[in-house]
Amino acid sequence: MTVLEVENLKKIYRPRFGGNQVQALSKVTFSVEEGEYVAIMGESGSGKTTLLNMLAALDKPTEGEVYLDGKPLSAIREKDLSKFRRDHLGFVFQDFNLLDTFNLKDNILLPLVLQGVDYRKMNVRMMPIVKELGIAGLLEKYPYEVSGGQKQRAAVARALITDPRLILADEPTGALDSKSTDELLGVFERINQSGQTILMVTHSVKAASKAGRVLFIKDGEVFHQVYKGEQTDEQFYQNISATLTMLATGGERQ
Ligand SMILES: Nc1ncnc2c1ncn2[C@@H]1O[C@H](COP(=O)(O)OP(=O)(O)OP(=O)(O)O)[C@@H](O)[C@H]1O
Repeated sequence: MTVLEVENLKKIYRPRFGGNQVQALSKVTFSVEEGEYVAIMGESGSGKTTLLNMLAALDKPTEGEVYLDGKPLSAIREKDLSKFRRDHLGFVFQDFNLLDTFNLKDNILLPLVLQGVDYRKMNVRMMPIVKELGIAGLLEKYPYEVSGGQKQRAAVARALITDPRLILADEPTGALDSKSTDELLGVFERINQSGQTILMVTHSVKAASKAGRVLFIKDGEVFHQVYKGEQTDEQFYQNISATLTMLATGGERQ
């Protein structure tokens, strides 16, 4: 089953006060099947954040459409957008986006509080997730009392708590040291193996090599994609590196 369908997405930023307009996306088309783990790579300025913003319905495309479970995002009324995001998407950001005045537990439960879920049900939902992520003992701590890796695991728990159709991750390992990066990538692999669909924007070849497929964005389009298939992480890593070199040196589209 197709979870996400992106059709001929185009985004032109038009400056309000003169200046040149920027075409950030020209014609992006791809889809993501249920249970897939897809990474998106591309040079700085290639349009990755722009794309993620469209997928999250945080910004509107100039042309084209994004469908989640077959439903066009453009059909969602403005006032229903935050509820839509809360109910169907999970977000993981580079800088965690935890609330400093809430402990980890309240950060993780926040989406359920906003959904009006019964308090007892919240705990039932949360405990298996935080145990799996290894942060069950840190729930009373505040973000400034835990490490970057632990903060990011709390952010993943918050993303998972609503059982979203799709996790959108923007450079999730960008602020982590190598040990925490490995741990977080392990978490992503496990949640993907348990069926969670993940779309991750990353500059890290290591992170991308854990995904099942990597899309390369260049000049506002999906320029190329590679599937992991039977390759080991190491083989896929080499394959991704070679593709990035090919893109950077202006290689031919395949
Ligand atoms: N709000 C905006 N207004 C005008 N131009 C923008 C806006 N946001 C992004 N751009 C431009 O659109 C292009 C794509 O930017 P985007 O941030 O999507 O790239 P990116 O691939 O995410 O880059 P990075 O890897 O550095 O985060 C760039 O030329 C950028 O300057």
